[in-house]
Amino acid sequence: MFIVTAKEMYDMDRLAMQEIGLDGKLLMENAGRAVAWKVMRKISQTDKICVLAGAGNNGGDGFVIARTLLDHNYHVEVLQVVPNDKVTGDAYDHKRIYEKCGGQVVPYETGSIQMVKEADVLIDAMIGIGIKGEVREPFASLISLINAEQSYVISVDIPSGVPADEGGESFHAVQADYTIIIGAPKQSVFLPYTASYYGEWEVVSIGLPTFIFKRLTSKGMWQLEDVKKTLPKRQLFDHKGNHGRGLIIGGCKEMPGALSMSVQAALKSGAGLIMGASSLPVIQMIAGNCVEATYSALSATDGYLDNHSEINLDSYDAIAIGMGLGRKECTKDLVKYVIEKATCPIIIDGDGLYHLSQLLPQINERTHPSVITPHPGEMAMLLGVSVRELLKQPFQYAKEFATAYRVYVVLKGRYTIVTSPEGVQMVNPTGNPGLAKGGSGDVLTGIALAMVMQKQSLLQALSNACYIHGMSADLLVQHQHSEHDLLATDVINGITDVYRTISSSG
Ligand SMILES: NC(=O)C1=CN([C@@H]2O[C@H](COP(=O)(O)OP(=O)(O)OC[C@H]3O[C@@H](n4cnc5c(N)ncnc54)[C@H](OP(=O)(O)O)[C@@H]3O)[C@@H](O)[C@H]2O)[C@H](O)CC1
Ligand SMILES: [K+]
Repeated sequence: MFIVTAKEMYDMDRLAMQEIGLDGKLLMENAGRAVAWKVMRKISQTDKICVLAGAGNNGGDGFVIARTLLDHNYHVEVLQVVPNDKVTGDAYDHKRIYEKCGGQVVPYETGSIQMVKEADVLIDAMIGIGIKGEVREPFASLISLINAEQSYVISVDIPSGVPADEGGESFHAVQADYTIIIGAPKQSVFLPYTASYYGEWEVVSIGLPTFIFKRLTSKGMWQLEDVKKTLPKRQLFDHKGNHGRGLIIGGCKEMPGALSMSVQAALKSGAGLIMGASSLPVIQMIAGNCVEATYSALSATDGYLDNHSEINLDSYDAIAIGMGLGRKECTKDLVKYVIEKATCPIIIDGDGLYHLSQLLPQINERTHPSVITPHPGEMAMLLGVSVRELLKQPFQYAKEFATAYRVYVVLKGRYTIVTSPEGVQMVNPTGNPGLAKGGSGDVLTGIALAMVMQKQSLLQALSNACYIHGMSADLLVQHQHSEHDLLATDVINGITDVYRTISSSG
């Protein structure tokens, strides 16, 4: 599924109209009817429905929705929030068709507030992706009124007032219960400041051909069907070497568990062979947790790894470094060594990212792929901006970093964004607040290593890793766990259920 900015959506419309002859009125008809069918699934024929229509094409969709509902014997009226002369073009044409089919349009005036108060269902077709600046009157007051009422609120394309793109932080907007998105989700669906306004959401197709999306956007949402198509398969005559050899370097005296979780997660997700490298005390502490792995004991000073010359980086399909490594100068040397010498894909996480801020020229020099898996705090540190600033524009910042340093960036969050060095971005939809806990990142890195080792495109491998990680947490919370008690080790065990679910769902 593609993700778009407002500009990309307008460019697609233009292309559809000018190059292939899908005109605006037809797209509006497709949009309105597709939305109406979704609406009918949610409401009952006895509900009193009020469609709030603005002047633009979002309002135009509202007239098509109202006409379709009327035709199916729903009790519907349109409250037109703007004067008649503001409704023009395709929206005007659809308003006329609605009226000719017997539809009622009530002009906005103070008395029509009653209409809003009496409605069981409010359909918000006031403003869509065409919003500019802060909402003006009477929209601002209406939004306050809608948000104060108990009625069920369905927004068309986007809750009125919410910006389509990233960058906004404060706005006055409709709080929808359900949003039916037209054509493709906009960036704001996935952003911390805007996501919650959408409520439950769904996307409807309006007949724009796929090649138009492919031509104009390089952002998408990774879905179960993508996982099924791209996940490494196990063949009858496979041996462990077919599923990759991976090296995981991490752990220090205060954080032995980080390495343990990455090792376990990598093997559980399908890695052929995993070598864990750490100090002897760390290995002695964790080896019993995962007897299937092999371990390499490295020298340490005061509990921190201190000698990179002992590590053999050859003959691995991928290497992960940084989980629980510690932030000492000697551990920085280790990260530098791996960045400079590894001739396979590397994944840098945890304390490795802390050191990376001083190793950016070295990462730029690499001729083999590099992956970083920062949470927003680590990403902000690497970019030299505040977390707040980063979270306003995570798509933009992740892309800037990925393209500047030619790395794959896995920016972790409720909707993790995977960005390739070419700037292609994939959003992961799975996961829940149960993952906001120590150890989650170590598990993700282990899964990512297993995927990267198994010869897929790296963007696919990393998107699959995020999907599996989040899906494990989702299945666990649906069944035996809650978002409160979920532990990172539960998420490792939950990978079993993820694979069983994926393979049984055809
Ligand atoms: N391919 C598609 O995605 C299709 C989408 N459709 C729908 O069209 C809208 C986008 O339509 P557009 O006409 O470009 O814009 P909107 O309807 O979202 O908004 C324009 C109107 O809103 C007013 N406006 C703008 N900013 C404000 C504000 N801050 N306060 C109050 N009012 C505002 C604006 O008024 P002006 O006086 O400024 O002109 C316009 O009246 C998309 O979201 C989909 O719903 C198509 O139907 C099918 C194809
Ligand atoms: K809207």
